[in-house]
Amino acid sequence: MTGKDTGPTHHLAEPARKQLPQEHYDFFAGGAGEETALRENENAFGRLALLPRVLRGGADRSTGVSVLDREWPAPLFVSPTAFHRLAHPHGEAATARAAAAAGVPLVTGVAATTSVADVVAAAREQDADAVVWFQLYLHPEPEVTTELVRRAQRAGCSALVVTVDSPVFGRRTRDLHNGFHDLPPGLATENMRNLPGSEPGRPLPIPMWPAGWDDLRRLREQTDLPLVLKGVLHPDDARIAVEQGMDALLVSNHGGRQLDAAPASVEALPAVADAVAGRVPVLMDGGVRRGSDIATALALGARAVGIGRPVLWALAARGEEGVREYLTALRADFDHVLALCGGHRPQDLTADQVVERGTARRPSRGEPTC
Ligand SMILES: Cc1cc2nc3c(=O)[nH]c(=O)nc-3n(C[C@H](O)[C@H](O)[C@H](O)COP(=O)(O)O)c2cc1C
Ligand SMILES: CC(C)CC(=O)C(=O)O
Repeated sequence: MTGKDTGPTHHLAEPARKQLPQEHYDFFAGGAGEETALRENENAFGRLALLPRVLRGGADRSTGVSVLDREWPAPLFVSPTAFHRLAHPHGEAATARAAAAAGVPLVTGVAATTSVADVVAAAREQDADAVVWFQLYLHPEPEVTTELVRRAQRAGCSALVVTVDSPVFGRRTRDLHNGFHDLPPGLATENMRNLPGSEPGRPLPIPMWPAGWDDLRRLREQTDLPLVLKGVLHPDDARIAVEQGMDALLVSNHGGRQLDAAPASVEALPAVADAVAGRVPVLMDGGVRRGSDIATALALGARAVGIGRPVLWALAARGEEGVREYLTALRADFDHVLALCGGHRPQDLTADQVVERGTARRPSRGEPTC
């Protein structure tokens, strides 16, 4: 499964591929199984078209959105991805400075090769108000989770993203083929060091285990930081998550790296948005590559969207500058699409504007019938 990666960010992926050892490129690019979910994330956007509205007047336009009591300049954030120092020696610090400079919030996580304290410091060097969230998996030892939360809070993260789509690790076909299963010497998951139960200096492995709602409840009781549940695809889970006090949901199939049979994130989004019914913000990621993808996701109920691989490509090819330019260009592209759709604000984009290519019909909202 080391097939060619094509698609709308091919021009970014290709320089990154040339820059990186094959097994590292494949780790970033690859998905689980036959990579169906991975491909579908982008393809599903390609099957949707936007119906522009006309003669809506007003030259003023803003792409700003409010997420968890903060004003973001654009409905866009960097999704958590592992091992940025495999992409570039400056790693997550470069990504953090670039995202802050572009006005794009960053989610760093337990699989970062730079500690959360250093990531937040790099972002804040650039912009004292930069938004940084911390992504974690619930740990089977609750005191490990407690310590990770404490570190994120002390570093200055303003929300926690809890990824719950990984009761077991996805079968990443390319990694299995390449025999890639560890970071090279000199690189480590810095956040996993010096935790309860770890050997001095050695990071704990990142656990994939079948956590339950009770584990999440324990975390909810433990912290006042807003909790964002990542990896929700079923509307019933979305309802439970809201009842359990989650502050936001992130609709995601993990970039096609977990359940290969999962739908594209954008296909799962409308039913989750319906189930949540505006009670908390719904975010999404997976396959977002252009301004029109952002507009489509917003019209279907997302407050903001996350970007995974393209940030890694920009980082690998051109470091901090590459990431800043990429995110700035994506923001501008969204603003352009918003204008062409007749919108003045992101919330002007509505579900009636999204139709299926070839049929011009509204896509189904996708609520399971049983
Ligand atoms: C190389 C790589 C590493 C990732 N690592 C994590 C991770 O540590 N935690 C997590 O919740 N999601 C992780 N993801 C999933 C992303 O957060 C996100 O859901 C996905 O990449 C979005 O899809 P996109 O790459 O098509 O934009 C990773 C994705 C990639 C490609
Ligand atoms: C190595 C993992 C902890 C991160 C990753 O690759 C993923 O979550 O997709």
